[in-house]
Amino acid sequence: MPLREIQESVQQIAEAVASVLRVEVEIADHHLLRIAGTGQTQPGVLRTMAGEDHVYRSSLFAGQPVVITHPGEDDRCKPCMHYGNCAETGEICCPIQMDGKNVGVIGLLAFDPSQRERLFTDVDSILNFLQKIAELIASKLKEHLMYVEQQLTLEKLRVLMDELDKAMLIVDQSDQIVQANQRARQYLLLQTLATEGSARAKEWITAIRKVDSSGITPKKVMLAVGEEEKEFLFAIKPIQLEGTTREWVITIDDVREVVEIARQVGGFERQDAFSRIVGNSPAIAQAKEVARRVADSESTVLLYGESGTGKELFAKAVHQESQRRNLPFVSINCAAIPEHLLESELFGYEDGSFTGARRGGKIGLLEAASRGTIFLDEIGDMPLHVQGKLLRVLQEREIMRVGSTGRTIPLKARIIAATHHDLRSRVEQGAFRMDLFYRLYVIPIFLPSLKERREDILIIANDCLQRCSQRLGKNVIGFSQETQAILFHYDWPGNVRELANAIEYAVNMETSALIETKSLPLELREKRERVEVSGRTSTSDMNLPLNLKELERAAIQQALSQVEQTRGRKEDAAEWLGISRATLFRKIKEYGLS
Ligand SMILES: Nc1ncnc2c1ncn2[C@@H]1O[C@H](COP(=O)(O)OP(=O)(O)OP(=O)(O)O)[C@@H](O)[C@H]1O
Repeated sequence: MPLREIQESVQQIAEAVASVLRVEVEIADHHLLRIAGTGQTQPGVLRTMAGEDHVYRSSLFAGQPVVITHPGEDDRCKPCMHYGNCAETGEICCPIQMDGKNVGVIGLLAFDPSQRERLFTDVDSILNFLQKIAELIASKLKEHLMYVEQQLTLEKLRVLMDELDKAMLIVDQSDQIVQANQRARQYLLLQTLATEGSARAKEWITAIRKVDSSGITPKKVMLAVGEEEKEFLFAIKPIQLEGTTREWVITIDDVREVVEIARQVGGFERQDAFSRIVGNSPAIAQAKEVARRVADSESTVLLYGESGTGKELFAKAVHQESQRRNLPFVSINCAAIPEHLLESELFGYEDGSFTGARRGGKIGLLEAASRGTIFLDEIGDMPLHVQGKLLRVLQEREIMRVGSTGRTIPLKARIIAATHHDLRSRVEQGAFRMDLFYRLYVIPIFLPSLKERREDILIIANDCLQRCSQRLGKNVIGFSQETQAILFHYDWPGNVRELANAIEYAVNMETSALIETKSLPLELREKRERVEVSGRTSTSDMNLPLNLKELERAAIQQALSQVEQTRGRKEDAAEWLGISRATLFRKIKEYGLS
């Protein structure tokens, strides 16, 4: 069968040999199907030679040439249907061998005296020549089979690539896409290979190469797909041959799909980001409510609050609950970056814009946030000249890199700003631009300090305790009553951050199930000791009226939430609190707790 696959080439060879030797040529495959023929044998091409194939059969069987000087008379011709009546005047044939296997036979035939003479004048030379032609045919066949094999491998590769649920691209040395699987074509909206050479595709590869060389992991890149910018995770691997990289395989996953799959496989629903913000005080409940409502909006959010009140936590929750959740959340602390660097950090810079600038320029954080969220922390401390630039960016919704001669980049990110300053008074002092203030003051959210919402202290403390205990592998489950009183009345200048640190310290120190006062950090204990030395009760030194009811309500609430989190019974809460079950239920009713 294989010889038949190169029938045209075999016929051409037969004709070439016939015209050189001026005898007729016949070539058959290993089933003795005539593949090529010249002169009188040509009409029989692609027909079986059954009945007249005996000489070829014996050559094929023995793997040796056969020379018949008197066809029709030779004993070896006896079984042939033309025996005694053969039109041929002579015949020389030899097997065609490929990798030690007989794949066919080539015969030279004479039908008249002159052809006979040419055939038998120098039989050795003719046989030698015939063998060379047989080798040529075998090498043609081998080449063809290798080509088929290669095509098959490519086809298998294509089918495999298309079956993958990852997008896969193969790019060459000049960053042209030479192959793209079905998924890649879907993601990148490629219809045909023609578009794969387009400028857009080149942009993608450039973006991928840039991120790849940055060494940052995971490798994430924003690629423009149609009208949309999508975030992808990618891996790039070289294809090497003889020590040289010839091409690269780039595999790409749509971040949103990865997250979705992880969620499905994990069998969990996405947790509401606001549930991480602990606290039941009216101020926090209202802040959460406002933040939740505006999460999916484009509007700028301005978070007010002292250090450690949860401004960044809120900003992240807003981002997480928006459609931008799988896009970047980029945070910059405007007070922490030296003034001369802040501008280029925010807006980026063009190549060679100042001495020491990185070659190729640098992307700014506003640009890096892409369609995600940019969190401008401590915006009240932004230098005035940067405020002016930021205002322009917010008004025009266009970013201009430092040193740019007019090229602008669209601002697509959502802005969330935060400050611990009273921005209005900063405006009055001339330290903050009024026009920028009003650009930012769209959705203000106030986060009160912990001492202004003491009812949250024990709830947050308890939440920190659960997490910390679990993380550190400790079995600390609550606070002694005296500890609760100290936590409750301490002023927490560092707010939730300080509270969380104090609890982590205490969990590390504590050896029993409840955190005792001796395990608290020094500054909390000192407060208590000062109080005791001055002869007052431990909770009365905070310049707060001693409100026992408030303290009792908080203690009960804390015990109840502890029970809820540990899936325990209300009876356990009564036990922790050192009161009877009936008293607990009466107090729950009295304080309106559930
Ligand atoms: N209501 C809360 N519930 C749980 N954790 C909180 C809460 N508020 C703050 N935290 C935690 O306290 C720490 C400080 O919060 P965050 O960084 O958001 O405060 P911030 O106001 O941005 O502080 P800064 O202005 O100093 O940057 C974080 O670990 C945060 O997770």
